[in-house]
Amino acid sequence: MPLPPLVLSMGDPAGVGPAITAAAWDALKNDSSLAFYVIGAPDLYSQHCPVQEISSPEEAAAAFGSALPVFPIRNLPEIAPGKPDAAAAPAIISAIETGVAHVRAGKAAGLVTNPINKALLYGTGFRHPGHTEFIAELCRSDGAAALRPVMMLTGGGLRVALATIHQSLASVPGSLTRDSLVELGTIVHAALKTDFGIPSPRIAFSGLNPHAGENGALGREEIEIINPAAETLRSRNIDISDARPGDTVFAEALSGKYDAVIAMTHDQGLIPVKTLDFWGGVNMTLGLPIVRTSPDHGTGYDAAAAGNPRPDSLIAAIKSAAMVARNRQTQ
Ligand SMILES: NC(=O)c1ccc[n+]([C@@H]2O[C@H](COP(=O)([O-])OP(=O)(O)OC[C@H]3O[C@@H](n4cnc5c(N)ncnc54)[C@H](O)[C@@H]3O)[C@@H](O)[C@H]2O)c1
Ligand SMILES: N[C@H](C(=O)O)[C@H](O)COP(=O)(O)O
Repeated sequence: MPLPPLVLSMGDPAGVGPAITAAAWDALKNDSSLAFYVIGAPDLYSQHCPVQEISSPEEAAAAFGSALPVFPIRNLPEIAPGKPDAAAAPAIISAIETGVAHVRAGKAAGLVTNPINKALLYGTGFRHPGHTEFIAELCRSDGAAALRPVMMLTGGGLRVALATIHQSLASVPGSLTRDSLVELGTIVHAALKTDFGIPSPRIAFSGLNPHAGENGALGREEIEIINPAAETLRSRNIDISDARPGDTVFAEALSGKYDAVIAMTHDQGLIPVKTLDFWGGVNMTLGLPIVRTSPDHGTGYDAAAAGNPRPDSLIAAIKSAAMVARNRQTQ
C-alpha cells in the first residue's frame, strides 16, 4: 500500500530551514516515494521555489511533482534570514504540534523537523529540552505513562544512541541508572530490528570514564551501572557488550563489530557522527509511535544569512524517514 507523504515542520524561519526545504523539494520532486509537504508560512518558500498551498495533507502527493506543497501557518511575523525573533516562537511550536497530529492521524507517514533554536524557545517559556522530548510528550495518549524517547544519530557508517541527551555534563553520572540503561538497550534493540531491518542487532555500550573506568580505578559507573545493565539485557537475549572504552568503541563499530553504539553523553555520541559525516548525518527519535527524523545540524543563522545553505542533511533525513516508515509498514 502506498504510504502518505512525509510532513516537514518549518523550524526557525530565520535559520536555514526555509531555503533547505525548498532545495530538498527541488532535488526530490521527481521521486514520488519521497513526497512531502511543509507546515510553514508560504512566503518563506515562494522566494526559493514554486509553492502550492494545500488545505489538507491528502492534496500533497498530487502537487509534489510541480510545486512545494505548503500547509499554511498564518501567525508568523515577517522574519529575515539570520535574524532570529522570539515573536516567531508560537508559529514554530504550532508547526511541530500540527505535524505530530497529522502523523498520529495517519495523514502523513512521518515527521521531519527543521532545526529550532532551543535558547530562543526557552526564553518564551518553552519547557521541553528539544524536539525529542516535546514530540514524545505530544505522542503520549491521555492518561498514559510518559514515553521514553531515544535520540539516535546516524551517519558516516555509525548509528549512535544517547543515554543522556540535553543535560549538563555535571548531571550525567547521577542520572545513569541500571534500569534506565536496560530500558534504553531494549528500545535500541527493537528499533534496529523494526526500523532498520537488522535481524540480529549487535550493540555496544560505551563507557563513561576514560578506558571504561580501568577496572574501577578511574570511575565506578561501568562496574556498578553499565555492565550490570548489559548483563540483564544479555539475559533477555539482547546482544550487547559491557562498557567499551569511549575512545575506541566507534572505531570498533565502524569496522563492522557493532550495528549501534550507546553513548553515555550527548557530545560523546554526536562528535563522531558529525565529524565523520556532517552533511549526511541524520537525527532520529526511537521509541515513539510515530516516525521522526531531522537533519543533524542546527539553525545555521550565518549560512541562512549568506544564502544557499546545504540541503544534504535534510535530504538524508527525508530519505531515512521514508525508509523507517516503509520498514514499519512491512512489520
Ligand atoms: N534539530 C535541531 O533542531 C537542532 C540541532 C542542532 C542544533 N540546534 C540549534 O541550532 C542552534 C545553532 O547551533 P550550532 O551553532 O551549534 O550548530 P549549527 O549546526 O547550526 O551550526 C554549525 C555550523 O554549521 C553551519 N551550518 C549548519 N547548517 C548548515 C547548512 N544547512 N548549510 C551550510 N552550513 C550550515 C553553520 O553555519 C555553522 O558554521 C542552537 O540554538 C541549537 O539549539 C537545533
Ligand atoms: N542534540 C541534537 C544535536 O545536537 O544535533 C539537537 O539539539 C537536536 O535535538 P532535538 O531533535 O531534540 O531538537
